[in-house]
Amino acid sequence: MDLEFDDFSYYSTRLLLADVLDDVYVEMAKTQSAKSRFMFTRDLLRKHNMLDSSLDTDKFFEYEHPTVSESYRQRGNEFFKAKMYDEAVDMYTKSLKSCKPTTECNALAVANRSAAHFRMGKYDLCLKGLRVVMWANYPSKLAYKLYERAGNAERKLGLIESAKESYAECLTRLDEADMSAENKLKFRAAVEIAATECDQLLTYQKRTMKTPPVEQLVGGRNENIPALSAFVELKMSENMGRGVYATRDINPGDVVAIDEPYISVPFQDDSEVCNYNGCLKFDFALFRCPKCVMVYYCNKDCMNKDYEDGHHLVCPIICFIKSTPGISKINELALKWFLKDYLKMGPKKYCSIVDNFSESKTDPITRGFNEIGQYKSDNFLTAYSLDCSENKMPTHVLIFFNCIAVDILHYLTLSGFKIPERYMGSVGASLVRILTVLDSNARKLSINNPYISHQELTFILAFTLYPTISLFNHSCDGNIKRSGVITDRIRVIKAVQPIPKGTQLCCNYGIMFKEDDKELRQRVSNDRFDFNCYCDPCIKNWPTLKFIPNRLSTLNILNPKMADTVSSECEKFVKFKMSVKPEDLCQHLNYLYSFIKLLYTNVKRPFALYEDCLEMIGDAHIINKFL
Ligand SMILES: C[S@@+](CC[C@H](N)C(=O)[O-])C[C@H]1O[C@@H](n2cnc3c(N)ncnc32)[C@H](O)[C@@H]1O
Repeated sequence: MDLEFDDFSYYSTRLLLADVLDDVYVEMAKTQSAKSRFMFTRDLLRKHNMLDSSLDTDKFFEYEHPTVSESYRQRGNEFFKAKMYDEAVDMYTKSLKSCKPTTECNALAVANRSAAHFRMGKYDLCLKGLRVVMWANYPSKLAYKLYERAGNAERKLGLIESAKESYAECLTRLDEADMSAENKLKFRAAVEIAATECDQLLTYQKRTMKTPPVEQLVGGRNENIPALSAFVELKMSENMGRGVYATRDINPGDVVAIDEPYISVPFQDDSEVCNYNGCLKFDFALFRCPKCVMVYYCNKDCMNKDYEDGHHLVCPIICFIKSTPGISKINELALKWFLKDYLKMGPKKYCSIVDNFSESKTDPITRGFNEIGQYKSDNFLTAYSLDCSENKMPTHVLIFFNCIAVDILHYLTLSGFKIPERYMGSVGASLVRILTVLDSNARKLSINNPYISHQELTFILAFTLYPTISLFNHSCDGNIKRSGVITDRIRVIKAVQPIPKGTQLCCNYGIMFKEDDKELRQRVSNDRFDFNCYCDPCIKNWPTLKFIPNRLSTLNILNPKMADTVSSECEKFVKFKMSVKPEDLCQHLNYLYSFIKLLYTNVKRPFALYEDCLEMIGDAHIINKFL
């Protein structure tokens, strides 16, 4: 675990210099409760002046004088007039970089650059720039121009619905424009024509549009765990703790879970993902929060909802949270989660819930279930009680997490947010737990995060916590896997192998038997996830891909009566594999399902063609719109 945090020594070095580190270890090991550990850490950091005394944001940014920015912009304007758009873009970029992103100066530079991009035919860059400044400090008498240009760029990009909205906003903003009445009239008429053309295009699009099928859980919703299929139940096993088991035969392609994140945060700072937890829309051009200028939204509605969830309190301290040690995105996510629930419940209720939660006293099978016996992904306690390594953490890691929680709450307090002192221990301890739950289930268990994939490279779009999907244990040979659009926040999990009644449903946490031998897999599952893997391939020590049989023989055929049929189907499959294009796989899913079912009952695993078919099914379930 130490290796994952390269700034681990941020706190310990200072405690070492103060010659108290050894005592801290002893004290921390002695403290009995999470609350007292947090309060002890807070006193410690205060005593040794390790907490910032004010919110000095200037330390994060250095800007030249606004007049420098303005002179770059003027030069950009000259290049623009001379139709030297590359040079104009360079000047505008210099202009916007030399002033604070919240200023009018910055907004003007970004907007002018977008005009140059439009002339260059770079409509995506044009729109991206426009949306960044649309809610910012841009002069209102010029706003109509922004919206007209946005509408034009959106039309060029085929975003007709958005173009229509932009034109409508342009017409509203026209009243504020500094323009003669006659010019206004002409301008209005031109924009109205453009808006009417959008209407016509939209009518045509609606007529010809195909709606994708809505995925349904096999057997309907589970009564107790609504994000799971009715064909599964929770059961305990000696080696894996709680797990999900089939109560009926489940077929490849069946939907076994449809889950939504309890909490999420875009992964990249200037990312193209909406910051509102209920949206997470992936888009190349989003609107920027005008206050912190560090998070993005797809529309005003998402911004308002995110503010209600607590972003207004994150805004003033976001730079500080981003620079706290550890995994800064997890720290940001933890703060987001804490604020969402603390604001919703109020301090008294929040603290009473976290105080009453005790992992050791709860029946492990019903951990996270509510009073009426339901396990729901949108419930605070469900997410809060997820499996995590809080109780197994070595002392130095515990100190580290407590220090981070102290820092986060300290910044919140510095910004004026009041947490009554009597609640501080409970709040602090809850934040440490939130940090550990997120670290285990949103960061390390990253297989379900939305991502984009381009030319063999994968980029995570957001850290997401899926409480129901977190119930699935790992197998180095997973029989279920995510499906659908890879950028989506809603996670649909489908069976990729036959799962007979009584069998456990397991996903793969990213450690596959085909790729690594048992020894390595055990090491990774221990180091990364803190458990010894007890899946079938580990128990039976399955060989890796290189050593897997790829021919049928008396050794691997389970049912000799079926040998001829299986053999001829295998020959067909080999031919199919050589001729099919990866992008066409989804049209052959029924064939792949029937082939894997045939092998499942008749051939001993592992078997190369089975593994190939399994991989094809997994790939065919995935929709990557950005290939
Ligand atoms: C995301 S949780 C899965 C649900 C969990 N078993 C529960 O009780 O809620 C991950 C934890 O489950 C256990 N686990 C998952 N897969 C396992 C495996 N293949 N072998 C042993 N333990 C496993 C480990 O304790 C791991 O930390």
